[in-house]
Amino acid sequence: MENPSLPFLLTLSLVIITFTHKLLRRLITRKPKKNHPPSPPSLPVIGHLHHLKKPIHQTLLALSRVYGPVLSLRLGARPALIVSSASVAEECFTQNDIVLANRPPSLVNKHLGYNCTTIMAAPYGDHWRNLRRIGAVEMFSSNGLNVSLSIRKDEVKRLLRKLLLCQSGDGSGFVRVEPRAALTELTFSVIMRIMAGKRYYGEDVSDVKEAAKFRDMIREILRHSGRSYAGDYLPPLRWIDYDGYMKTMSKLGKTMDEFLHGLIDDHRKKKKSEEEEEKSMIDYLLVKQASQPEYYTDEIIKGFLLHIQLIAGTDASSITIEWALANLLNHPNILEKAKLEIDTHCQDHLVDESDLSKLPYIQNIISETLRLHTPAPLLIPHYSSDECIVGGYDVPRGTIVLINAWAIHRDPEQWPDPMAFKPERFESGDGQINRLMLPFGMGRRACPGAPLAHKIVGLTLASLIQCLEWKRTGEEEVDMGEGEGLTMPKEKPLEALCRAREISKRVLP
Ligand code: HEM
Repeated sequence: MENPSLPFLLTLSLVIITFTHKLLRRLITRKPKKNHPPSPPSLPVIGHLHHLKKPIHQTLLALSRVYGPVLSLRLGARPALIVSSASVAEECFTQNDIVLANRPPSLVNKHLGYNCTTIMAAPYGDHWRNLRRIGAVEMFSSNGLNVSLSIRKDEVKRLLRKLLLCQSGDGSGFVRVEPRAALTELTFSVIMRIMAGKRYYGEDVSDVKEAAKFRDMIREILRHSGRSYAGDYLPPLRWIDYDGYMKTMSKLGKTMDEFLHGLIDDHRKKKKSEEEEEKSMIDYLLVKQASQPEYYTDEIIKGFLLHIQLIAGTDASSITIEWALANLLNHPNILEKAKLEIDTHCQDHLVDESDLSKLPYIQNIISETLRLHTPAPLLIPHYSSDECIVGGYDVPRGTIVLINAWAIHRDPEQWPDPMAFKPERFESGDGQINRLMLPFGMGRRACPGAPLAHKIVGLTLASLIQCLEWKRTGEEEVDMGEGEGLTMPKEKPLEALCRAREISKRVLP
């Protein structure tokens, strides 16, 4: 055989050198393989969207039982991380709190959240911090809560009177009531009076037509805010607007904007001519606007009113009271114990907010209700602004993070006998008190309204127990099925029998 020629040998050595060089470079610079969380099999284009059957928190718990407490999904074009473990949730809100303190952009927040500039929708940053500060100082501080105390007291009395008015004849017989509408009226009226100094529910509203329009609008907003829209995950769907969602949202956004605009204008006009009795958030924000008009634009004020007050502030509180009442009807012994606690501490006066700290059993009933019937089962979606590590897994930037608080609150490893309604588990000394409770979330993005919510729920529930006798409509237990909405209501509105207690005649003027 002939010896290979020199050019051939040179070419071969060049090829070998180039290949070895490339290989070495790749080995040296190769990024370590990412450690992604487990994930169920997915379909092309839609990813795991087909898995998301309602109620989503239950479906996600079922998936995490198969794939583990930290799992990843692909929702159309968007990556998502689902967390159903207390320790990993805690890690999200401690080590990763800043990187996860964002909200995923969504069409509902574009149309009903002033292009994601409201407190609930804004990304983590100076603007969001400023909105939180206004809320913390003006509404949820001890001073802010004291200013609105008379509103809460008045609204609770109105609720009691309404229920007592339904009583038959001498009030000795039980009457059937469905308290949901009255509880919604209470929470909306508290919030609207804090916000605008005005009631939109009840017989004594100043403008019946405007009030009806407001209620319709709110119903629609709550219905759409709670809906997840496929176009958020599959962008091409937005171009064709196959179900008219974009059109509906844009129309609703306009109606709501007009309403809020009118509200602000009314306050502007009134302020020039007369001194108002109840100082409202709008007054406060208009004062701010006068000194910093470039920041406190009408848009920012409207967004603040809408999200902090109307959307975030109302539903969850009334839903919690209804769930608590339903649980008490199913556990008459717990109801008796609660009544005894209130009667012992408030013998000659209607329960007041200052009594709440002396009513630990009532507080435990509320905690147990929030544990078992978490009003926001998946909190509000968080969003990663950068790569991070959660539960040992790599999470890419731009991932939607859903914390399944509902599942965490029912984890048998954390809560013995998790499905049972046992307020006693919150008694100090029981040990369970230290378990992670997330009904209001945790970390920077946690609910700023929790102090107000505790007061509304505590005062209302305690007053209902003090002034009325409650029992079920029959032998059968109250159905505890979960419904759908922006927050998680009871599927069937609670029906109950109630009658005035003797004490109501003494304490309710
Ligand atoms: C029982 C009643 C309530 C419950 C269970 C509740 C629960 C929650 C939860 C779970 C979040 C999301 C936390 C997260 O993203 O991790 C939240 C956010 C929020 N809540 Fe509440 N909430 C209640 C009442 C209220 C009230 C009365 C107000 C105000 C009047 C309010 C205002 C807000 C606001 C503005 C946010 C958004 C915070 C942000 O994104 O920075 N909430 N709430």
